[in-house]
Amino acid sequence: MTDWTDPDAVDLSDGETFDALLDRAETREKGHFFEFFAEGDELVHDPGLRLSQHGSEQWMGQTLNHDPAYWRADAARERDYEDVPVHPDYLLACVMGITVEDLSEKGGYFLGRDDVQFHRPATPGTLLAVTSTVVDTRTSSSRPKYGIVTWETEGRDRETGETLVTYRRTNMIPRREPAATDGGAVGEQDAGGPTLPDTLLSPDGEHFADFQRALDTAREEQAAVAYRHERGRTMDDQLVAGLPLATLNTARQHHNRDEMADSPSGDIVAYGDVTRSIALAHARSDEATYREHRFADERFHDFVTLGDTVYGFTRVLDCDPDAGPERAGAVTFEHVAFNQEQTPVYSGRRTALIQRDT
Ligand SMILES: C/C(=C\C(=O)O)C(=O)SCCNC(=O)CCNC(=O)[C@H](O)C(C)(C)COP(=O)(O)OP(=O)(O)OC[C@H]1O[C@@H](n2cnc3c(N)ncnc32)[C@H](O)[C@@H]1OP(=O)(O)O
Repeated sequence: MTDWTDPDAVDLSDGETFDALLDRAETREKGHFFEFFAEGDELVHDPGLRLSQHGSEQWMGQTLNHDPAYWRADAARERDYEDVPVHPDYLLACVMGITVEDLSEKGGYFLGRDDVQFHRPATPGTLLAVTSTVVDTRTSSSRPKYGIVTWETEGRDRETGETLVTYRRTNMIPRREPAATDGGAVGEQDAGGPTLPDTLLSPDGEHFADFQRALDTAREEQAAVAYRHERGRTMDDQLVAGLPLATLNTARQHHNRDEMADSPSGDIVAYGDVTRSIALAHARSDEATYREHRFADERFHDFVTLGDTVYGFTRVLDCDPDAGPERAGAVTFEHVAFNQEQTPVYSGRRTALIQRDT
């Protein structure tokens, strides 16, 4: 009788035997199918990542968020931070990265995020505690193999309990069993031509008054304040696989080319937070940012794969001189990330405090 505990009991050099072995072996699963999630469930995410200066600088460097307030004490003080904080995109990506194993590792796609709020800056060394609540689950009418789940997530400082960031996120999550639907049309576009303003204006400078002036002029002329950013960033392995793994994001979409070969994208895809951070970096490079305030209505419209180049487009929606401290006013933007074929891959509404002048 064969001793199946004997390492030599199976001839691994014989491909056919190994194939047959794999076919019969059960897969120890990671992550959860759609059916796991029920409205009201709370999930406490375990890994408890510690934010680091190195991680923040690596994120900033790779995504072109080259803002000295997040690495130099004098520049941080100049922006009224007591200590040099980590970059908010890195903080957000770390909070979300920790949740992936419990919420979305099974696959499917990050569809969007809403109500992103930064409650207080976080400094290197902060240990994160992250929890999520399931707020909605529904069947996807266009994709019977998937359901759509929305969670509310809160990232806290594990030691003080203070809330750092909160948001609501929606993903497509594979179902264990496909749902019975009519299989409706996928990705249908509305008919009809585009409606665009006659003129697109660009602010003259990077301060609050420049945005406000441009918006006032646009209102008088029925124009829009909308512009693109010159910089682009081609997605390499470091961005697509390296950065998500550095935030403990275990989504196979980012690092398992073998699994992704059969998926709609045919290859690994960039973590949405990396794509978004690059587009925001392009935008921030054309403004005197004081603080990040909030994000809303974030959407990921299409895949970003290795070799794609991410560019940015910005539309100014509103200026509020009364929000924020004396030295800054609030500007609400719509940012769009697009690829080399000019296909939008991300869009989101962002309110940031922009310095009045230096
Ligand atoms: C995995 C990960 C992180 C993590 O681990 O988490 C990541 O970083 S991954 C990288 C970032 N991500 C992407 O690369 C996805 C890019 N994207 C696409 O490639 C296309 O979007 C699509 C192929 C997914 C779908 O394409 P599409 O079928 O043409 O899209 P739509 O028909 O618009 O949406 C289909 C259904 O999602 C509903 N829906 C859409 N958006 C929202 C929203 N914001 N809130 C609530 N429901 C929404 C819609 O209501 C419809 O619902 P129904 O199925 O019921 O009709």
